[in-house]
Amino acid sequence: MGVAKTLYDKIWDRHRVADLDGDLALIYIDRHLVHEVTSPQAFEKLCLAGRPVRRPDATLAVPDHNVPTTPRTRPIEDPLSARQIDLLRDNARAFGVELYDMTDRRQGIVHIVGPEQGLTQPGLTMVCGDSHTSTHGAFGALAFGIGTSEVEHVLATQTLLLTKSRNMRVTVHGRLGAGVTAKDMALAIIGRIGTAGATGHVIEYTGEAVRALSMEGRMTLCNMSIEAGGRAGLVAPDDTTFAYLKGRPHSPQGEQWDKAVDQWRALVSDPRAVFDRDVAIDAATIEPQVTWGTSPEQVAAIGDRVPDPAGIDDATAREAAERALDYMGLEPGMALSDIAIDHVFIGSCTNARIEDLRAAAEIVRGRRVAASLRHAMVVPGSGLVKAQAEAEGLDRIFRDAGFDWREPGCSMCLGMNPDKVPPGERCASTSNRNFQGRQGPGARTHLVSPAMAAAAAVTGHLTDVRRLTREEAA
Ligand SMILES: CC(C)[C@H](C(=O)O)[C@@H](O)C(=O)O
Ligand code: SF4
Repeated sequence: MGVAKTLYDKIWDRHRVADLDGDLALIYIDRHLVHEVTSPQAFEKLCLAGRPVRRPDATLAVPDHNVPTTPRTRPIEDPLSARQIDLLRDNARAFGVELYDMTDRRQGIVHIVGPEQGLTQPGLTMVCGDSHTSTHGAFGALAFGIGTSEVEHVLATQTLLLTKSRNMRVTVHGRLGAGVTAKDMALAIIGRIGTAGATGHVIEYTGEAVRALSMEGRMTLCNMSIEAGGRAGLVAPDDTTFAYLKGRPHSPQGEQWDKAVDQWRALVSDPRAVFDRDVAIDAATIEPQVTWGTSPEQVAAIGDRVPDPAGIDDATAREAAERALDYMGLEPGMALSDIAIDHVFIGSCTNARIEDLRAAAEIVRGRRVAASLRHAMVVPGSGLVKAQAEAEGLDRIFRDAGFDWREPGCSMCLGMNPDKVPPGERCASTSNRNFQGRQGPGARTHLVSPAMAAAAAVTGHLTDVRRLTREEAA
C-alpha cells in the first residue's frame, strides 16, 4: 500500500511530466479556456515567435468580459472592447482554435460554458487566464487561473511550470436550512477563514452539506475559493457529477462513458490522507449572508447589524472596516435589513446558471420590483442558460416584475462593459467581488445569493428571503 493521497495529490501526480529545479514541476494541462481580456498578448507572442498552438483541440475561446448584454445585432460602441473581441476572433481563426462567437448560442461566461459543454471533467487539469477558473473544481478537476505569460506557455506547450500547493480541507457538516444556498455557504466560509485563509492551498470541500449540493451549487462554492485565497477548490466527483455530465456534447459517449465513470470513481482522497489545514463548519449555523464591506470577508448574516469598527480589536481589521463603511456609506450598528438598494444584478460566473435563475424567479413570481429601485437585471450565464430559462418561462416572470432580461456575458460583475453601477449607488449582486469600484467607479456592492438578490429587488432593501417565503406559506 502506498502513501495515502488527497484528491489534489492524485491529480497532480497523474499530470507531472517532470520534476525540475527547486519545487518546480512541469504539469500537463488537459484543457485551456481562453477569453478576450488575457489572451491577446499571448497570441501575439506566439505569432512573433512563429509558434503554433500545441493542442488547438484542447483549447476553446469565448468572449465574455467585454461583450455588451444588449441585443447582439448592435455594433459594440466601446472601441477597446470591440478590438479585443475582434482580436479573439482573428486569433482563434489564425491558430485553429474553436470559438463560440458572440452570436453563437453556446457563447457565455467561460466558466459556465466549459461545464455546460462537458469540457470540464473529473481528474483533468484545466486553466484559463482568469482567477475564477476555480469554478471547474466542482467536478473534481484541478482548475486554476493563470496570468497572460502562462497563457502563452500553455498555448505553446500544453504544459505549465508549477509549485505544488498545500492541501486544505473544508468540511461542512449537516444540512443547510431552507432559503440558505451554496452562495451563503461560500460567503460564510470566507467570513470564517478570511480572504487569506486558504493562501498557498488547494481546498477540498467535503461533508454532508457539500455532497447534498447540486453541480450548480458546487460550482458556486468552488468559484469563490479564490476569494478565500485558495489556488483552487475541489469537490470529489460522485453520482451527482456523473448525472450532470452524461450526454453533454464533449462528455465521453457509449462504452467510453462507462469506462470514464469507473475511473472517475477513484478520484477521492484516501481515508487516511493528511491535510495541512482542516476547517469544519456546521451547515445549520449558516444563515443567508450579505457583505457589508469592500472585501468578501466583510460579511454577516442578514439578521445582523453593520459592525462597529470601534469594537474590532485587531488594528488592521479595524481600519479596513472604517474605510469600508466610509466607502459603502453605512453607519455602524444599523440593521443590514435597513439598507436600501438602488440596483439588483443577477448574473456572473458565480450565480448565472439555470438553477440560480430558477431560485430568483421563485421569489420574484407574482411580485414587482420595488418602485424605489433604479434598475434590476438578470444576465444569464450563457446563451444556452438563456434559452433554457425562456423555455421554462422564467424570462416572463422577471420581465413582468420589471427586470431587464439580457444577453449573456460578465456584465455588471465588473466594469469592463457598458453595464455599470453609477458612482455612490448601491447594488445587491450575485457576483463574487465587492472591491472598491468593482461594478463601476464609486459603486457600492453587497454580495448575496440569487434568492437574496430577488428579495432585495422586490422589497427595495436587503431582506431575509425566508421572510418572503414564510409570507407566501401563510
Ligand atoms: C479580467 C480577468 C482577468 C479577471 C480575473 O482574473 O478574475 C476577472 O474575470 C475578474 O473576475 O476579476
Ligand atoms: S463573471 Fe465576473 S468573476 Fe466571472 S469571469 Fe466574468 S468578470 Fe470574472
